[in-house]
Amino acid sequence: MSPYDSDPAADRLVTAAADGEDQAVEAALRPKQLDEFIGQERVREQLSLVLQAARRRGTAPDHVLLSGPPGLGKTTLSMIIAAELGAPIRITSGPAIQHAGDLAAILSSLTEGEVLFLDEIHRMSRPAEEMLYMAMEDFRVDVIVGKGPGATAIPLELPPFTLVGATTRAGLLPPPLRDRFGFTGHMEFYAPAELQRVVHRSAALLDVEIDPAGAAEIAGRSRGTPRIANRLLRRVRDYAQVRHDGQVTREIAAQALQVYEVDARGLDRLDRAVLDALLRLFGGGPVGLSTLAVAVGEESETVEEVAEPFLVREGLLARTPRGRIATAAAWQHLGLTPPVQAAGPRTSTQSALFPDDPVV
Ligand SMILES: Nc1ncnc2c1ncn2[C@@H]1O[C@H](COP(=O)(O)OP(=O)(O)OP(=O)(O)O)[C@@H](O)[C@H]1O
Ligand SMILES: [Mg+2]
Repeated sequence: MSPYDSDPAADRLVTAAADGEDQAVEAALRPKQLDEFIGQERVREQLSLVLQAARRRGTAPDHVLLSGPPGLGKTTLSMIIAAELGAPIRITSGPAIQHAGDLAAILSSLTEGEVLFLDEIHRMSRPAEEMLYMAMEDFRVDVIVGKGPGATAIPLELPPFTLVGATTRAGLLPPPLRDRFGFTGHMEFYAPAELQRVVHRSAALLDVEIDPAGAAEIAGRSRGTPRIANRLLRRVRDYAQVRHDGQVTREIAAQALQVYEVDARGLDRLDRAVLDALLRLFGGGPVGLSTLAVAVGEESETVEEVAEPFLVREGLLARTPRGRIATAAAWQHLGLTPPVQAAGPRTSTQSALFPDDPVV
């Protein structure tokens, strides 16, 4: 199981997965053109060339694969691709296509130049995947009619179309499928300044008055992810409207997100509980995952898949063969002083690096 497939703590304010409210409002906040799309400079430039060239030649562009963590703009970009090409878009997803026949039905109804958006493409069934190879390469599928020795393959010509695949797990795609994409865009986490622009743009669309410092405060807590930035903005808006006059400043944003337990670095209650236990109960580690999980009253999987990825990404926690250890940044972030042994010549990190020595 991956944190992207099913998030055991999906009600968290800082999860990157979309919840019902996100889905309802996201359509309104999505940039509609490439120029409006903030950040991801490299992907944007590369994609812009692919699209412009195709438009000039008057042909459908190569198939496009967009890969990256949830909430960074893959669905948004796929819609932009269709809009920039002036082409209609058909939207489906890997889990929705369980039989090759499901895919054949979709492919055979495409019109010339149409964009087919296949979300979570890594979750398609194997037979559908094999049909897709042929469709992508030759714009043709073989529809199998009947079963057993009497089965016959009826070839079906398809109009040229552009497949846009999106995946949070590019590594899970079989190489033959990956190879059939002419262009792969790797989406990366956003820099704080880029997220600040996202917050500003969304605030304008939602009619929220916000100053630059307020937008920066929200951006800094959004874990590099526009979806989280937009969600935090909505919670800050609530707070500003109920407790104040609706205007968002740095102070109001910080107060609001303190109420929702999202700290200055984007850690929430669970993240902080894990760090807190690691530091206070185990002196910064090393400590085994299951012990750490019991200490915070959570399942090991929750700690490992929900809390740890971000803590590791932020350089607050490290996974070592001997267990979890806290970094110096973790002590600093929680405002704690490392114990004397840990701060001295033999740190907990060194203990982890010299596994033959007894643990202190
Ligand atoms: N570059 C951007 N500029 C402005 N807003 C953005 C940008 N990228 C994403 N967003 C906003 O973030 C939200 C989430 O984006 P999107 O749904 O495209 O993410 P995703 O990568 O498809 O996520 P998932 O993997 O969960 O499907 C959307 O509401 C969109 O408006
Ligand atoms: Mg999406």
